[in-house]
Amino acid sequence: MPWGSRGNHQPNANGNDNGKFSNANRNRKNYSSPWKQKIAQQRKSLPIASVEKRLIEEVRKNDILIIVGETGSGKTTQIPQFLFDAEFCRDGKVIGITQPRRVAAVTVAKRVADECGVELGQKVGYSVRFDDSTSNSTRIKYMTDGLLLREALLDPYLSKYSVIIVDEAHERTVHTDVLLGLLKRVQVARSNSIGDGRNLNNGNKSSPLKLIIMSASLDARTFSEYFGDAKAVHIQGRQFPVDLFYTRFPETDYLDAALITIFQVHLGEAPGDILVFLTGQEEIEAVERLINERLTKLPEGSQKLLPVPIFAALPSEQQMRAFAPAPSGFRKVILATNIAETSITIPGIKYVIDPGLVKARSYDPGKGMESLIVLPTSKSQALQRSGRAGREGPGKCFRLYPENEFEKLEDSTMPEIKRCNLANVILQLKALGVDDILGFDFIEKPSRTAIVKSLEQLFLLGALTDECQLSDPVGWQMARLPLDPIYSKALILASEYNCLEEMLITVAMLSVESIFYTPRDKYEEVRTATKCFASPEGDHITLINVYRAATDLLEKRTMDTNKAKSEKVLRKWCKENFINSRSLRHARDIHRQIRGHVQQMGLKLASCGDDMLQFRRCLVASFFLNAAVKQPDGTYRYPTQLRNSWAGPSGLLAIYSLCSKVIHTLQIKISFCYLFLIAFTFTSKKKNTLFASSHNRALASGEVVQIHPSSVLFRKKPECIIFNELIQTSNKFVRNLTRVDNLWLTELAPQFYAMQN
Ligand SMILES: Nc1ncnc2c1ncn2[C@@H]1O[C@H](COP(=O)(O)OP(=O)(O)OP(=O)(O)O)[C@@H](O)[C@H]1O
Repeated sequence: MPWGSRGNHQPNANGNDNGKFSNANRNRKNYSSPWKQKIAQQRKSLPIASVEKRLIEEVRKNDILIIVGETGSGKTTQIPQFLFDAEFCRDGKVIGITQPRRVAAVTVAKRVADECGVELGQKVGYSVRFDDSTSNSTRIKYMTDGLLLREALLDPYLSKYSVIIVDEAHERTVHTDVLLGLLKRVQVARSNSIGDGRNLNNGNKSSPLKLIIMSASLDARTFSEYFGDAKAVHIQGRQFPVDLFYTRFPETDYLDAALITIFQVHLGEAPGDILVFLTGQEEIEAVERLINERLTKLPEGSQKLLPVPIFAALPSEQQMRAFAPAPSGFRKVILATNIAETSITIPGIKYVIDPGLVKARSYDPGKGMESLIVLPTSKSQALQRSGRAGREGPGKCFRLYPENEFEKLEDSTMPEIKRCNLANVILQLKALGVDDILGFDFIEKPSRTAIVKSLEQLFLLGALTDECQLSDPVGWQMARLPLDPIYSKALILASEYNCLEEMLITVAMLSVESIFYTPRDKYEEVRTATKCFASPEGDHITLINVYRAATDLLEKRTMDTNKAKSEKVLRKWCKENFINSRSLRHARDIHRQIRGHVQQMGLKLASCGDDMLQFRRCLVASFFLNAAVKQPDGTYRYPTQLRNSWAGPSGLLAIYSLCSKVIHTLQIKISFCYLFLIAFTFTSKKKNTLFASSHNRALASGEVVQIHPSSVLFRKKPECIIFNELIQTSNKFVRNLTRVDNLWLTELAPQFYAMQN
């Protein structure tokens, strides 16, 4: 591969003059063993070590501080320790650090516990969805931003925290953005409660909440303005240089370019592991196979190369394999999605290969359509990726595009909140007591259409009342479940339809990337191999059949006390049946977790056995927004909800939300409720005419879609279907579908498919 190179040697901060810890560090454990001394030495050499005192002063002086510092300078691991040493955890208070990703929260917490010489879960811990490693003595707590949002449901003042650090804020995940708005409110509420001399929840004493917003690639000005001209500090210097290399010409096949580069590094560069950024599970698994194939062609005696995948859908213990040292004699090549892009240090990584692409969510609110698309990364993402090298020594980053392409990249990624369905966010905000969603202080407001469409969706799902409040119990139950609202509703309904066991399996199987492994152009082979699971009713029941077959197989093997042996049998069975064993294992894990949730909520856990009629009806009642009807030309159409966003419930909700803000201040809420009800009656009638009063007509005016070739209903082409996934390649395809009776739409979802009177 032709490489142009541009050295990017940045000042090495090893030579920083200070290198001394502040007085507070004298109380630390005595680093006696060589390992502890090494860690202490490493900490001292971090660029951030020289500014500890100044940073602490700034935190004392400012309630909100924005910190920007190079990747690897020590922000995530060191600042919480500095704050602890400076007694920000007096009175049992906790320092909370949020991360956009769980893998970062877990691995950084482990590292910091090591650095402090304590057991994980004691002074230092982490908490992520379904996995809590904290105790009453935890004072430095790493967690996902989503988890802190959930904590706010139980403790609106976040009263146990003295400092909250929002790390990697540049990622602008939807959770980060909502959290920022929420933290602003909490900070004001905490200050007011001090003024009033009140105590917070749980009898905790009122104290101000300090906020720190951090990243290596942050647009400090945007954040500073959002927080009322908050102070921003920049930490100079990085630990080790990373040389950047670009291709001379654009690559037509980036996967092939990545493969060639992997082997060029493996065969030509000094020891050190490789980290490659790819766009998703399927791509990672394809590259893993290709590496293994090419390895067989290398001359005997060549150095060994071990591919290790890491992506979000991989069970945590498998993700952790990426962090384990390569076996002796091997070089490790980690194949990662952007899960490994920020915050983490993967020991051993010296080389980064970055094709410059990322799979991102995209949402068309007009059509109510959410999809995943592959996009070029932003400059800030490219910087984060190269920053995964140069953390333990000098590194190299190979960008698989020419340098002038880099200049054309956007500076930062478009905030997720502007490109996703907001139903979940709104549900969470409502549960947090935020009534006026359109008036919520977002750092960047999502579009009015997106908010209104999501309100409309929640309204149709029965999560919101006519007054735009969370409905009791459905809306509150939905807010409690850590799932997409549409899936939460499906579980709640399934308990009424006596098929919760089946729906739990369905939701778990739909939550993982792809259960069937379908090599390109091998659909027929897969179809033959998977015939024994295929249900004439569609993919949902097929997925249930696969899950149950795997469970039966494992139950038979429980006679075998040897877990590894039964795992091996399952893997073999998966391979023979073109089933992705990783996805299946992940689905089993999710199933176990959400089953626990619904049990706690007291939902009725019943099975409909082999009578799948109830289950299919429940699918309609739950996923009615995703119905499609066959057209004479064999394509399908599905409704894009109300096309005119100022008519029907969406318009109503928009008007309600807008007016409620004004009216709220005028304190004439009661009469407004009446106004709302009258308007609702009016628009309900209008809805009938808008849909031409027949579901078929509504569907006929919607989007054109086709059944994906991987579906068991690809050839059968039933009249009416319910689907769960819409993907856009050359055409728009629907995946994961079930045949339903089109009369069920009006019967089971009259709120959407209104019949003409
Ligand atoms: N698990 C680990 N193993 C070895 N060294 C580590 C580990 N975690 C952190 N380090 C060391 O600590 C340094 C600082 O890491 P830290 O995550 O605090 O940096 P950061 O400034 O937050 O980086 P980023 O902006 O990339 O998140 C790393 O560059 C590395 O040298």
